[in-house]
Amino acid sequence: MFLYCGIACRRKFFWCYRPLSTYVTKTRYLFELKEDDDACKKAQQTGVFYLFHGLAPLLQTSAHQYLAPRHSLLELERLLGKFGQDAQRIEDSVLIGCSEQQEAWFALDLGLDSSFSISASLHKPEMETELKGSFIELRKALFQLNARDASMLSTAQALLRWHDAHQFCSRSGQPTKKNVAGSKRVCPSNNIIYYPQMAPVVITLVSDGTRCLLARQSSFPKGMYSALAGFCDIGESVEETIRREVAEEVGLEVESLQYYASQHWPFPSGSLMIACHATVKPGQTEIQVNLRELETAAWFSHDEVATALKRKGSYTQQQNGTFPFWLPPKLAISHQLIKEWVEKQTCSSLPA
Ligand SMILES: NC(=O)C1=CN([C@@H]2O[C@H](COP(=O)(O)OP(=O)(O)OC[C@H]3O[C@@H](n4cnc5c(N)ncnc54)[C@H](OP(=O)(O)O)[C@@H]3O)[C@@H](O)[C@H]2O)C=CC1
Ligand SMILES: [Mg+2]
Repeated sequence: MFLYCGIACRRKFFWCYRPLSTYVTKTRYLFELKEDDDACKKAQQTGVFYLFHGLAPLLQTSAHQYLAPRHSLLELERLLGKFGQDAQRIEDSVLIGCSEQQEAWFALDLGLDSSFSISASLHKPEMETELKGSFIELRKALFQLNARDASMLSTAQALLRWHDAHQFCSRSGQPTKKNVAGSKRVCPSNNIIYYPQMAPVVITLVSDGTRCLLARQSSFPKGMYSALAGFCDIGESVEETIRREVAEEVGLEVESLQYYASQHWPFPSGSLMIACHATVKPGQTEIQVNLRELETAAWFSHDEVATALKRKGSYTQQQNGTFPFWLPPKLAISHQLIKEWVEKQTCSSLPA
């Protein structure tokens, strides 16, 4: 793409003569839409909308997958008109991204309370029939979405939830007003700006050199184990959270740790999962499970984990009454973290 920095030429720190890559152009465009309400309103004219109802995304079934349908502004206005709603409701929508061709993507929840509508919640079954889809809880649908839709709908849900929960200023009690993109809310009485928040969570795969430690919470599906996870406490670094969580949950001391990757996670209400590998001190591998946090935890060998990675999620009880040992699905960062550990172990065991 041979665009120059024209879109942001008013900002002198962006000025340059080098052609911008498609990625940089797209990023600068999104930045502009967040900063400039008029530009964002204009982008709605040519943009597309993903619909939600009570934070459940509108989905259509295709083969064994869910697809997230998109609607133009015109289609959305027609739909709202059909259900006796004011088109002003579109002002509740939030910007969630854009294509490389600068088609802006928005999300709108038709089931949450709105200042633009007397009866906020549009009738769900009628709307599903009209839209030829169903509003399905993200928790149920996430693993049957392609990676792009999963990521976009997770972002959209977290942002819509945040706006729904921050309608009022916590200082003045007055209603807050969102900017068009939904990247912030402002209290008109004192100009306090509220920005969307997410909770940092560490997810740690502890190893003793040959085995890795996996755990279960009682709320997990039967048979599923995962790496240790925990919310960062205020004032903590990622390293401190990892050390504390491992000590709290399984009674072990971390000797070293290594950052792996991160992932936005929509549950419980928008978290930033920070995934790391950790090792424990040699000879100090005796697990003491904190039963207030975990149902159980255990060391697993490379072969056990490698076999479980190939197994698809299954709740089917075996004849002996137990459930097969399986791991979180591919989309979850815990799966990728465990997979990387298996691959590293495999490489290190190969003859030189
Ligand atoms: N993407 C992935 O691969 C994985 C993601 N996860 C996610 O990580 C999250 C954290 O793991 P988990 O082991 O439950 O965490 P913790 O070990 O920190 O325990 C959860 C408890 O911490 C308390 N808590 C502290 N701060 C928060 C906060 N900001 N939001 C909610 N609860 C808080 C709550 O206690 P109380 O209810 O008593 O107040 C909650 O029940 C999970 O919610 C899960 O969605 C977990 C594993 C894999
Ligand atoms: Mg935990």
